[in-house]
Amino acid sequence: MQQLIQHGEFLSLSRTEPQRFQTPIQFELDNHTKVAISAPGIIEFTPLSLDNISTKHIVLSCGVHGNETAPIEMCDDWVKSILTGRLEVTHRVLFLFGNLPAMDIAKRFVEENMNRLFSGAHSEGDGCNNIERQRAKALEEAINQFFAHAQADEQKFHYDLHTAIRSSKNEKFAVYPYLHERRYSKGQLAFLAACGVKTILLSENPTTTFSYFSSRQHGAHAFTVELGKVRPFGENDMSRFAQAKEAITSLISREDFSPQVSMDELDIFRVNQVVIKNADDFTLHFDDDTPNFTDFTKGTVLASESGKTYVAQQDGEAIVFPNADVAIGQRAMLTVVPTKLETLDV
Ligand SMILES: O=C(O)CCC(=O)N[C@@H](CCC(=O)O)C(=O)O
Ligand SMILES: [Zn+2]
Repeated sequence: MQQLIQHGEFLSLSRTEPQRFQTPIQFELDNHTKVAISAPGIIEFTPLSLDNISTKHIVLSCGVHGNETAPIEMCDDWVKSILTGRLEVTHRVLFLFGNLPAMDIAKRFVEENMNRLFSGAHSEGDGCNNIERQRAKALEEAINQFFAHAQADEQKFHYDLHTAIRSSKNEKFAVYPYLHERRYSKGQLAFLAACGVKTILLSENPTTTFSYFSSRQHGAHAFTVELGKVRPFGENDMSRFAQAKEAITSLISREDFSPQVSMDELDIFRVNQVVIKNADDFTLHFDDDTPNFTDFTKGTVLASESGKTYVAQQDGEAIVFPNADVAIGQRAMLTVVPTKLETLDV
C-alpha cells in the first residue's frame, strides 16, 4: 500500500478503494518528510528536518464540489510530486480532496451541496445523515487536528480551491469570508494576486462554507478561491492555472514567500445582496450564459419568484454565482458592488 501511495496513487486509491484507508497510515520519505493519511483523500505532510524553522500551517482543499476538476488535478499533482520526492515542503501542509463520490459521477454533489454544511451545519436539521454531511464533519475534524499543532503566534492558512459554473468577466476571484472583528490582510491579497487572483469579494455575513469555518473557528487566513470554469477531468487547459500553481508551490516549498501588491491592481467588491431561493418558480431574468460580474443598472429585475422580485439596487451592481437550480432555502445568487479597502493588516 505504502509503495502504491509513494508511486503517486493516493487520489486514485482514495477514489477507487477507500476501504484501504480504514486505519491511519504513516511513513517517512527519504527527505525526512512525514506522511500521515487519516482517511481517503486526507493527507498531511510534515517536514521533520531539525533546521526547519517553519511557523506556517497550510491547508489546501479541492473537490468540495466533485465536478470542479482543475483544482483536484492541481492538488493531485502536488501530492504526487511530494510523495515521489520531486517537491519538498518546508511547512506543514494538509491536502483535502473533498467530495470523492461526487468526483466519480462528475457532479457538484451526490445528495447535498457540501459547501453549505460546515461550522456544524452538517449535524443540524432533520436528522438526515448523507455522505456529504459525514464528509463535511470529517473534513472539519481533519482541520481541527491539523491546526491544533499550531502555536498561538504561528500562521494558519486555508485555500479552498474551486472553479465556477459560469464563465466570468473576472476569471479568477476569491471570496474573503466575513472576518467579524479581524482586519483584511494585505499580505494575503498580495499572495492571491501572485496566484493571478486579483478580484476579491468581501463577504459581510457568517456562512456555512468551508473557508468561513477555518477563518472563524481557527483564525486562519482562509478563502474560497475560484480559479476558472468547471470542466470535466482531463479537459482543463492547465496553462490557465500556471500562475496559481507556481505561487502555491512557492508557498509550500519556500521558507518565505512574500509577494507584494499595489491596491490599484485589485478589484474589490462587497456583497450587496444574498438572494435566497424561497420557491420552486425562482427564475433568473438574464441569459444562462451571462457571465459572473455582469453588471446592471439600478432597478433592473435580476430574478423573481412567487411574491418577490430581486432588482439591482444601484447602478453597476453585478451578479455572481447565479443558479436557479439550487434547493429551496439555499443561496441562488450574490450581487456585488465595487468598494475600497481602507484598513488593512500587513
Ligand atoms: O459557480 C457557481 O455558481 C458556484 C461556484 C462555487 O462553488 N462557489 C462557492 C463559493 C463559496 C463562498 O461563497 O465562499 C460555493 O458556492 O460554494
Ligand atoms: Zn465550488
